[in-house]
Amino acid sequence: MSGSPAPATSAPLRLGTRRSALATTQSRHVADLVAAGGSAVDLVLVTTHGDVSTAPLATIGGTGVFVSALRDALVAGTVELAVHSLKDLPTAPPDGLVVAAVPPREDPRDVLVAAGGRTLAELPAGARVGTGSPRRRALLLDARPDLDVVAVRGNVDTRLAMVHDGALDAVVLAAAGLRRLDRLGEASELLDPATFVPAPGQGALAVECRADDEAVLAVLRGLDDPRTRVAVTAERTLLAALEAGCSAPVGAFARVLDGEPARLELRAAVASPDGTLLRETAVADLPAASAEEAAAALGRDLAARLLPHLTGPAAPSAPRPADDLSSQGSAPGSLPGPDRPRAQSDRESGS
Ligand SMILES: NCc1[nH]cc(CCC(=O)O)c1CC(=O)O
Repeated sequence: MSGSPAPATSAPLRLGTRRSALATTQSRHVADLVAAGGSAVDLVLVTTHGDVSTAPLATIGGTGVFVSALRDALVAGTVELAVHSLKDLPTAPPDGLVVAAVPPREDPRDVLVAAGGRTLAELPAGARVGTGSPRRRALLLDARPDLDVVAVRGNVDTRLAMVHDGALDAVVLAAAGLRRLDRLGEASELLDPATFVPAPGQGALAVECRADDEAVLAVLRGLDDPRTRVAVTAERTLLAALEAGCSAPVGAFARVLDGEPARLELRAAVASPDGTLLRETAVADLPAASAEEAAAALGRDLAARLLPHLTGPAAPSAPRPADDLSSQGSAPGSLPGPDRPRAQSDRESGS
């Protein structure tokens, strides 16, 4: 079947998109890729609660608030395609949907946009730097403990305006978003991903469709970039493994190292409960026949190395009344534990 042309007579595919400038630009980009493969595409605007509300994201559902309305439209059959920023996508896949294509990644780095074109090192002591991302906050303070990191929300445009109108000295944003909006020229520094480790999946898009929609799956197969897919598989597997055991902000960045055999390097930066930043790097061979599995194993291995440092000291047994102790003895294993915390990525930052 691969390589067969799309049926000439089918109705245009409907691609659901959020209304923001970044979302429509990303959706239009994917629509162009699909159209280049011979299938007509119409964009369909879908309003999400995350776009309408100005409440802090944690109070309206945090993770996935921008994603769920698009997914609802896919499941309901009102659209056939949805494009997400991969870093905003929860790690747990929903029933009946599949990420059918991960196109070639845009620049994965974070950038600093600072007044006067300053770099991070050049910011004055105590400078006010805006971000809504716990990961960016931890990385900023690791590099410059003196900074005043200010929580901000709003789209890319709003955040850039905070610097240009003097409300903030700088903001940190994704290079990919700025480039897609044709505003990368406003960046004053491209931050090194080896130290300012990007969010898992940053710069990559995910094209989602119904898992049983064979016609669309066939169209999307041609958009998938294997190098990007193995990298984001390692990053997101690491994030998923950390989510199961801690609530720390996570940076993860993987890149393919060409050679015989090709290898995958995965770098992680995670803020530990005591505030220190843990950094780890791992490398694994990428066998051509099982690259996805090798990438996932690399993510799990690196998470396993980090987790013992993130869960902190063993939780003290819950205080119990003396009569409980005397009547039941100590049986800590039988007590329900506290709710498991969850790792955070930029999904909760809401830009
Ligand atoms: N946080 C929200 C968000 N989701 C995707 C992007 C930009 C594109 C990307 O990172 O892939 C942004 C803006 C930003 O973080 O600056």
